[in-house]
Amino acid sequence: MAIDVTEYYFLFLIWLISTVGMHFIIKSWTNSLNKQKPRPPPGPRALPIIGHLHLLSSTLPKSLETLANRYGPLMQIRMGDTLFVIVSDANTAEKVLKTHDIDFASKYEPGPSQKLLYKGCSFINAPYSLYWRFMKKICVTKLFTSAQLQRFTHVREEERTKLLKSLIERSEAGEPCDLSKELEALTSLMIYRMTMGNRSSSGDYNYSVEAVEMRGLIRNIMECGKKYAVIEVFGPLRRFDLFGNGKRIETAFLRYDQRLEQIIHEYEENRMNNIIDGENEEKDVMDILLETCRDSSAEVMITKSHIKYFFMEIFMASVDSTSTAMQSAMAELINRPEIFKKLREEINSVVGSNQLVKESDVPNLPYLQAVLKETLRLHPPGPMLRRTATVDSKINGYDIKAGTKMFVNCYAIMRDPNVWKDPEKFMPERFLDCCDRVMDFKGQDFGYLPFGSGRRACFGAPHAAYVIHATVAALVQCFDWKLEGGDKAGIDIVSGYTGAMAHPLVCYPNVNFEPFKGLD
Ligand code: HEM
Repeated sequence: MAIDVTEYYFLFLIWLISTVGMHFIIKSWTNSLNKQKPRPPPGPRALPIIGHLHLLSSTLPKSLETLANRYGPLMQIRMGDTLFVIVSDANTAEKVLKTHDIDFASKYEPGPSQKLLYKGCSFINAPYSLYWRFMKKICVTKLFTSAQLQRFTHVREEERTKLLKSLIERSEAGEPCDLSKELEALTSLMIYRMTMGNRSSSGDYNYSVEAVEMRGLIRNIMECGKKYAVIEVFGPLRRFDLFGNGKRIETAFLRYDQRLEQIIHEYEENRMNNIIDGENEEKDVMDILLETCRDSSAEVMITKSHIKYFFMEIFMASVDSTSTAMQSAMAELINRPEIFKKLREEINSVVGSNQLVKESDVPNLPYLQAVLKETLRLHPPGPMLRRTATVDSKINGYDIKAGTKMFVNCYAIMRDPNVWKDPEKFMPERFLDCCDRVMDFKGQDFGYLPFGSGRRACFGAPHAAYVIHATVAALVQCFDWKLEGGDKAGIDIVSGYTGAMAHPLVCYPNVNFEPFKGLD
């Protein structure tokens, strides 16, 4: 039977339409499959309620490093009801902190402060918002500029001198000292005087006592916060405040708030009395922030609550980190007499054996700088950088959803055997021989991140650098150190996600050089 040509056309048309139709159906089906199935980073199997908590030891950076060795440099871990993506190598850190910096420039509140007095006032945990940008601008252009840091050189020197004198007295009395506590008190005093020390005009003002009081108030909040955070990882329990830590932290905040209210009142009174009003006066951080608060033309209106919380956060960010860095450096130096000796020889050859080392000597002391860089590599006081993804993005081929909480594990990165030779060894020399890498405190080398990197990097690094170099140098120059009860100082870190040292550094100072003899 002959087929009509028109029938061929008809059959061809049906074939064409069905082929094109099928093509579109298959394409949209695969597209929808792809859309429905994002590729999350790998991670271990999670248990109900606790997630992966059973796989984590009390020192978070270490146990996340162990897990990353198995699951890779980008993995996901669930702590209680919260999912975290963990970054554990330099290449991936560069993608998060540099290539996609703006997409990860937000941070998250770790917890307790969410329900408290200063809700929405955080700077350190703020999202990448107008407020954060405004405050960051003030920090880098007014509060912590190099001119401002120079202006407070005498304050740091005075406090360092007081510490050295008290250690000389201990040496003469043959008494031990808890160097951890001494260094914490020193950093508190320095930061207190620089931020809110401009009230000496009130006569009965004693900043040493006040700094200790302020430290106590803030430490109390931190202690309550830690306990509260333990409960907090178990999402639903958060509401019940089972152990009363929520209430305790509220009281601690209230006490801090009352004290800050008094201090602000004193500043305002001083201003009204025209005691501190000259343009040439040494303005501290509080003076500048109160000025900003009064400025009705400011881009962002900051309130007293912002100011109060900002001070608390600056104390929290600066005191423990700076004192831990010095404590770790001293522990390593006491444990390694050959490095201690080499450092003292450098100081003596550059500064002379009859003058106290000063901040201005530090640029001429490369071995001292290498000792502190190596200390911060092995013992970073802030080992885990926090970030939040603000948009959906792809890192290493994995999908990261907007809102995901991230940790960059600098502890693991700075011990990565692919980047560091003999990573567990304390070898300051490695920083003298590495001419091809820029390993400073600015976070330009993603294998070396003690102060973080990108928009949210630490702007306190220059202040910290002044404090830690000159203080450690002076402690090495002026004293020999003998540990109480043992030859080796413990350098383990505490539980949690900070790099604070677990053991106090109790030791006997023995005077090697007395810089103040005949000066009093
Ligand atoms: C040895 C001492 C210090 C160390 C190791 C240290 C380390 C760090 C690290 C790792 C971060 C997170 C950076 C990031 O996420 O990329 C940070 C943030 C911060 N640090 Fe420091 N810090 C030190 C001292 C200081 C000091 C002295 C101050 C204040 C004067 C300070 C103020 C801050 C602030 C305000 C932030 C939050 C910045 C933001 O979120 O935008 N830090 N620090």
